Order: sequence, then C-alpha cells, then structure tokens
Amino acid sequence: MKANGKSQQHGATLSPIGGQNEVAIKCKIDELYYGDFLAVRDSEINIGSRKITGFIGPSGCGKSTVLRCINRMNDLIRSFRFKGELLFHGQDIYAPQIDPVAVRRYIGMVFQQPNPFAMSIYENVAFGLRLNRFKGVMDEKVENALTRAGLWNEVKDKLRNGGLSLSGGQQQRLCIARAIATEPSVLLMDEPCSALDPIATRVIEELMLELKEKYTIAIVTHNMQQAMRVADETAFFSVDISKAGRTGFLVENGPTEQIFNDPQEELTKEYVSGQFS
Ligand SMILES: Nc1ncnc2c1ncn2[C@@H]1O[C@H](COP(=O)(O)OP(=O)(O)OP(=O)(O)O)[C@@H](O)[C@H]1O
Repeated sequence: MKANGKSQQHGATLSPIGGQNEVAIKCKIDELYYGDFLAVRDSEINIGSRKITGFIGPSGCGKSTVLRCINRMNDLIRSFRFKGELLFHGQDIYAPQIDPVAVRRYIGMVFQQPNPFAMSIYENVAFGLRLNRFKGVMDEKVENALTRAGLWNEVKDKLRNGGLSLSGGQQQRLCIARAIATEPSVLLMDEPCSALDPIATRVIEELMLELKEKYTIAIVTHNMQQAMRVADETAFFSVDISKAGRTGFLVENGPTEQIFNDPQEELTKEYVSGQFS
C-alpha cells in the first residue's frame, strides 16, 4: 500500500521520454482509501500521449481523486493511501526515490476555480519557473506561456497588474499559462470550465484542442457535451452503492465516439442517455 509519501526519500527526477509506446500515463488503482473509506476500486486507464482523455461520471465516483493521483496531489491528504501502480512513460511516480515536486513539474494541474496567486500577471507565470530555479530569459518564457494560453494579446500591456484583476475566463487562461510555463508534458484539468460562462468555456475548449498538439491532457468534466467536443478518449466511472459506503470504480473507457454512441456496458448506456438517477 502506498502511503502519502511524507516519509519517503526524495531526489530522483523523471524523464518524459521514458517509454517507447504511446501511453503517457498508466494509472492502475486497485484500492484507494481516505482513512478507512474505500473511495475508488478496480480502475485502470491508459492515457494516450498528446490526446485529451475525459473523465465522466456521477458525483462522488472518484473522478477528481483519480486525477489527483496522477501528479501525487493526494499526497497532501494525510489519510490517503492506495494499492496500484502509476507509471509516467513507464516510470513509477510513487517510487520511494521520486520527488513529488519533480512529478508536478512534468504533470501540471489546473483547478475548478481559477486560482491566480495574489501577485502580478507576470509573476503568476514566472512562479513555477522561479521555483524550479530557471536561469534563462524570464521575459521570453512568460511571453511564450501567455501566448500558448491564448492570453498574451489581452495582457501584454498590463503584465504588472494583479492576476486577480482579470475576468474569470482570463484568470483560468492565466492559470493554464502558469501550468505550462515550466513545460510539463501532461496537463490535468479538474472541471476547468465549471466556473466560466459559455463564451469563456468555448475559449478554453479551443485552447485545449490547440494544446494537445504538445501536451497530454486529462480533464474531469460534468458536462457530457464538453467531453464529446474535446475528448479523444473517455473514461466513465460509477459508484458502487451495493456495499457499505460509496465506492467509485471505472466502468469502461475507450474512444469518446464509442463511449457515447456504442457503449459496451449497461451502466454507461444509462448514464450517457440520461437515465442515470
Ligand atoms: N480529502 C478527502 N478526504 C476524505 N474523503 C474524500 C476526500 N476527497 C474526496 N473524498 C471522498 O472520495 C469520494 C470521491 O470524491 P471525488 O471528489 O474524487 O469524486 P468526484 O467524482 O470528483 O465528485 P464530484 O463530481 O462531485 O466532484 C467521495 O466520496 C468523497 O467524499
């Protein structure tokens, strides 16, 4: 059982080009606990390199929990432990010698609520680079990240203004710029549009489709239309309420087209056709 990592030795880093195949992340969760509570069981997903993989399913089925395993964000929760395996290009990210900070350098995250730091637009983007002791030309890096996040033209004349002065949609793109500034290889997005209006949502979705040229993306979404619009692959989770508690598990995953139009499992059929209660 993997613990929350606090007592582990750190040091080794990761390489984003470890494996020969197209799988960026192999995520196999046999059992995942918060304390005594079995939150997720029997879920295995291979996340394809430079593809968008959507996680869908009813509330509480463990979508965010599984997503947070992928960059060891759950390590920050004391009661978290899991049995399984998480490989990043073939490398075990929970191996004792792996530094969780190095994991997050390669596997970045964007959250549900835009959460710029209370600092300037420029410093928000530079933050991760400074943390990683970047020695190159910072201005270039900041401009590049803001450009890739589709925000440069809107902010280039006010880089010293506070990140919190931007609109919600702009703040979320700033968070994406912050996440990609350190040039991760994977971007995890946990309901990145749920706090945004339809226009800002569409901008982020278009951005995701551009970003997948360079990044592997996994996105949790409650919005099935969004999954259909952006995801190449979709993983459907459900909740087992037959036993004590509510344990999430993967029902099936595959090409998005198949999950929505020709699902193999009855539970998936019910969910995607709106019969789920
Ligand atoms: N830090 C935590 N401590 C204890 N239990 C937790 C913690 N985080 C999540 N859980 C529990 O784990 C289960 C899965 O939660 P999770 O947030 O991953 O589900 P989800 O599918 O993302 O839900 P939603 O769609 O509502 O955001 C839930 O029963 C939740 O209450």
